Amino acid sequence: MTERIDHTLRGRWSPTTGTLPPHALKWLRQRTGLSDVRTPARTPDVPASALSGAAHAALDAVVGPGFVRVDRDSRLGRTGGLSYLDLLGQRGEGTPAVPDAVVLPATPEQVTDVLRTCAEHDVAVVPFGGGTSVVGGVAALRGDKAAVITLDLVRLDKLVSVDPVSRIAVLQAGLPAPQAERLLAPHGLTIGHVPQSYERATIGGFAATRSAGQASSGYGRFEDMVEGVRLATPVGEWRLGTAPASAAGPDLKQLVVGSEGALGVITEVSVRVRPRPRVERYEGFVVDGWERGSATVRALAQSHLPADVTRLSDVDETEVSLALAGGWKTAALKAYLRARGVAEPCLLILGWHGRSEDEIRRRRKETLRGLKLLSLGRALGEAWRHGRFNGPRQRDTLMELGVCVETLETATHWSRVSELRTAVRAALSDALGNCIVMCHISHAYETGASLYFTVLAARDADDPIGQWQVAKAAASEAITGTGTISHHHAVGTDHAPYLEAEIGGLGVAVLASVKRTLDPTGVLNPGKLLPTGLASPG
Ligand SMILES: Cc1cc2nc3c(=O)[nH]c(=O)nc-3n(C[C@H](O)[C@H](O)[C@H](O)COP(=O)(O)OP(=O)(O)OC[C@H]3O[C@@H](n4cnc5c(N)ncnc54)[C@H](O)[C@@H]3O)c2cc1C
Repeated sequence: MTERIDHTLRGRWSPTTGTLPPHALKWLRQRTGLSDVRTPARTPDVPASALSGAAHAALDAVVGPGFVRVDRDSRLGRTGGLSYLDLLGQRGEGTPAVPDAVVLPATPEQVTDVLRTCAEHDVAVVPFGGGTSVVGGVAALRGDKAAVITLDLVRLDKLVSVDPVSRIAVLQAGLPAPQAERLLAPHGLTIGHVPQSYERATIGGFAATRSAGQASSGYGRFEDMVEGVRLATPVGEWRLGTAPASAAGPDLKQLVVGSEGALGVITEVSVRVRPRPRVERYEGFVVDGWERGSATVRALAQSHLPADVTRLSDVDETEVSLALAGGWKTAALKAYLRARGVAEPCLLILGWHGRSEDEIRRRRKETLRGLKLLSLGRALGEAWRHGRFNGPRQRDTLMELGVCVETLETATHWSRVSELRTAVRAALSDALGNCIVMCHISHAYETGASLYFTVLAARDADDPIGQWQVAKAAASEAITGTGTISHHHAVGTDHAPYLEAEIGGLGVAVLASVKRTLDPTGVLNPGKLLPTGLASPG
């Protein structure tokens, strides 16, 4: 194994928690009514393992001694993902579901054997990549099974092959993204998939959730990059993807991509790769007002000339970024914007990747032709690039300070983007009262865009879980019917109740019947993807 993710380090993105500068804390208190009172975190309870001796021995025989773990730290380390509710659980709020054991297979064959063994012993299986799910995707739910294991794929960490002619790399599912990029670097290749969870999330997790990275305008969403998959199921192995395009019936590969561990365990992914860029250029711009900003991003997407990274913040997100940055440079920037008559500054970050400075200059010129943008220069773009993985660290700090901090995302067609943004903002503000709701577009398509919301409110000390559940339900209701319940975070447990409204009763029935074929006893990831009750066998 070339790299391990430390899953005992849960609840924090990095071992140390950062601090918020005094000016930012003061501003946050004024805007949200945050008090000084803190609720100390307590260690969650870990019940005794319910894994039977027979099941333990059978799993030991598959993966070898030492790779079926029932110790407290291993189990607690894979308890839940990284949503706000998960982080509250890790601070001792509520009763998060703890797996009965953690099983670490080393090969795709072992994964299939583990699944067969679990089906024989009535044990539910939760596939676990980086554990960065923010929708309850890795919650250790047992459904109607006697026990539940977390199947940690961290040992599936090999680059299986590279076909430089076709530009395809076959990667094992447990590879964290940075490690996958390190393995591809000597071949001069990159995947180009950089979500904010890049440092921890895995190749299998990206495929299982239809992930979208920050450079999706240039490289596409992860499902666009999947050329083939190898799937382990309790009834055997399924391999898909033999050609770049095919008319041999519906694309079943896309049934596996986004299946969230409910239809099988992805063990290998054939990924389309591209030459590594030699030059990257990031630049900050300002647009006056959300409507003008989203019209600008639409124009870019519809002209097929977007930058590789295209990200528009609304006025509130821009204000928060500036408030958190503080300092004389920010004050000077605000004064400059006022002097230029910009009433509602919306920050637009554009980033280009290329083989040479010349290529980027040419593309930049084409992208910007005909657009009325106020350039703030490369420093702001580069500052965004350097800080683009800081969100989770800032969230750790905010958690410590007693802030309710969470994100949610959707997508819709251009004609409804502003309507949906207004509806979600209103739903969150009504539910949470004194709060900050920020929004950005970071994935733009010819026909529409994603909307990504970040919410900050003072945490309700008496019922922090209920406080967020009410807000999340209100936002989900506002989204249903206008946008998708998830643009890239997936369904998990959180969105399962809303899936039928999006894909219809027939859609759910189709998924349930596929599940019955691949997972006849219903051991795979109970409670995820399919609404509860419809996923069970029969
Ligand atoms: C701070 C933060 C920022 C994020 N930013 C982004 C972003 O920019 N873009 C984005 O798309 N997402 C983002 N996410 C969400 C998350 O990172 C993605 O969903 C990611 O694809 C999950 O990868 P993972 O390896 O961590 O999967 P996990 O969290 O381990 O699993 C996710 C789901 O897939 C299943 N699963 C995992 N591996 C496999 C496998 N090999 N076979 C079958 N099922 C499997 C799990 O059971 C679970 O249901 C973010 C999350 C966090 C915490």
